[in-house]
Amino acid sequence: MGEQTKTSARIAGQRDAGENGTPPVIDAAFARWLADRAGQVLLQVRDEMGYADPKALKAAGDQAAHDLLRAELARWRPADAVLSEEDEHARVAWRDGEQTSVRPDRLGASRVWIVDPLDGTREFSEEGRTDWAVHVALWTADSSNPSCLAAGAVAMPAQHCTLATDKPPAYPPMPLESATGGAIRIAASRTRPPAFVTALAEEIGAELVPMGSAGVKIAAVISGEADAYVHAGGQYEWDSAAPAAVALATGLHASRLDGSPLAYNQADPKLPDLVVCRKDLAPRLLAAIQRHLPQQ
Ligand SMILES: Nc1ncnc2c1ncn2[C@@H]1O[C@H](COP(=O)(O)O)[C@@H](OP(=O)(O)O)[C@H]1O
Ligand SMILES: [Mg+2]
Repeated sequence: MGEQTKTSARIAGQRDAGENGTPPVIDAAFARWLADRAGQVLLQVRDEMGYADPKALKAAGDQAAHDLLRAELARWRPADAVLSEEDEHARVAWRDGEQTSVRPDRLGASRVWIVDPLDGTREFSEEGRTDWAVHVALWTADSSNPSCLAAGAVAMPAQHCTLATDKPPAYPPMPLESATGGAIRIAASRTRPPAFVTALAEEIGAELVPMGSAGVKIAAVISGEADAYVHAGGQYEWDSAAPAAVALATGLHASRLDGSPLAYNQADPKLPDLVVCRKDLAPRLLAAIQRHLPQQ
């Protein structure tokens, strides 16, 4: 091999290491890189296993993406805490004075990665469906926004699309059909739309747009494919942290159904309801939601 060829090979090697090995230093770009990596692993799991056993495919996808996220976070952000849907104790609520022996590090940490390795697990296991996502969000104690979300990325690998706070999409989303007189389109779960969302849609003459994955639904609001995502009845921090981070970074409204800020890295990771929509739509939607709120 000549000297010039050796140099070219070395440069190519360095470039590959940069593209495939060493991730970006900036957190938002790192979140995108990480979500994309997990997304590639999920596509590979689908390719290798096929769709004959959906239960096994879901379990393998959850585990493979979780393992990758955990390993890369441990390698590249070793000082940070992590909350992942697939952690053994992820759904446990932690109260002061109780369960102190296993109180998670994240409650005293200043930086916590909140990740959903595979959101829209059911859709992932169905051939041809593209409405599933990888969520990677960074919560920081000193963040200036009320949700304390410093970065976020939502990879939708089967749609070849990743939204992240490093390059927030343009605001307002297009097209603005509802702003120009068309019916409001509310993204809702395709398999379990909350009853109150159906009643709300009827009252305001909205159309329900069924799709899987909280991340994909919020991405639809970000892109303008839907005008709002309204959810109640149960969810966890990892279902919304990353897409809410991107929505807030683009300038959209994202809050609890009572209008209060979405709060993350809480002792109890349940975050059962939320609304994401354009700012101009928020007052009307929040007022209608109050009339239909499920009894607590
Ligand atoms: N009532 C509920 N309780 C708990 N989680 C819920 C829920 N409704 C929706 N979710 C979660 O929100 C995500 C989107 O759901 P959907 O596609 O039905 O809108 C799914 O995440 P996972 O796929 O990560 O489990 C689902 O588990
Ligand atoms: Mg989820």
